[in-house]
Amino acid sequence: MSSPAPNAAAVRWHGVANAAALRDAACRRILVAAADAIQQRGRFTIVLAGGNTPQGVYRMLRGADTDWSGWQVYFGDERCLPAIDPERNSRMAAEAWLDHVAIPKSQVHTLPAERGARAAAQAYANTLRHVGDFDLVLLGLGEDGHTASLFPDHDWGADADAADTLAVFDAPKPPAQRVSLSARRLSRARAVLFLVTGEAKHDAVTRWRAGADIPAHAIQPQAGVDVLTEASLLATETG
Ligand SMILES: O=C1O[C@H](COP(=O)(O)O)[C@@H](O)[C@H](O)[C@H]1O
Repeated sequence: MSSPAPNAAAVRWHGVANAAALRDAACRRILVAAADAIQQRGRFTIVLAGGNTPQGVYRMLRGADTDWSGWQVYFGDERCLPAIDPERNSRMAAEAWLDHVAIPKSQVHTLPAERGARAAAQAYANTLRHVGDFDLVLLGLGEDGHTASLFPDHDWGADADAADTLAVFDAPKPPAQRVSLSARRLSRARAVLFLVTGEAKHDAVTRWRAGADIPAHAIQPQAGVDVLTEASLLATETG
């Protein structure tokens, strides 16, 4: 856990009409970030969210007009399951998107969670050693406020000296064993975009907006974070 930073990064909330509008808006932002990064630095480093929410966005990206050879893809978290398990975040992203576009396989940096949380966390820390700030980090929001595999009442790695990766052994959402980039490493990004859909996330959104110390709140990049969500989740109850 962490205490709220004294100069907490800005959170910009963007309400859209529905999940389809969210997919369109997310794709647009991702492709603009890619074009800018490739133009300015010759490559685009993106960190992917797992879970259900980003699947539609990933499917839509299959048809994108972009220079795939410039993309370097990383994962924000992974579940410790066999590499081909359908519950793996890397499997979902491959099936929805990555297997269908021309990103060289050597530029898709999966998190080797099949080796177990501790070994995978160590291996991925090595992978990230020479990677600077990410261009774009995509994140989701769980019903309990978790993001990546940073869960309430766990260590989120938000301190200045936190490691880049965390081995998680007792996640409340299965599977219990996972690997996550730390909040500090996820915050080393030029842009962070949260994708949040579904009524079940209403409570988590409300708590985050009220300043609750949930894991999502620990993501504090200098430029602040953008949250794309259905406008209905931003409605506050009255009466
Ligand atoms: O377990 C996970 O959950 C979060 C949220 O997933 P969603 O299905 O509610 O969108 C996800 O961001 C994370 O990558 C994943 O491992």
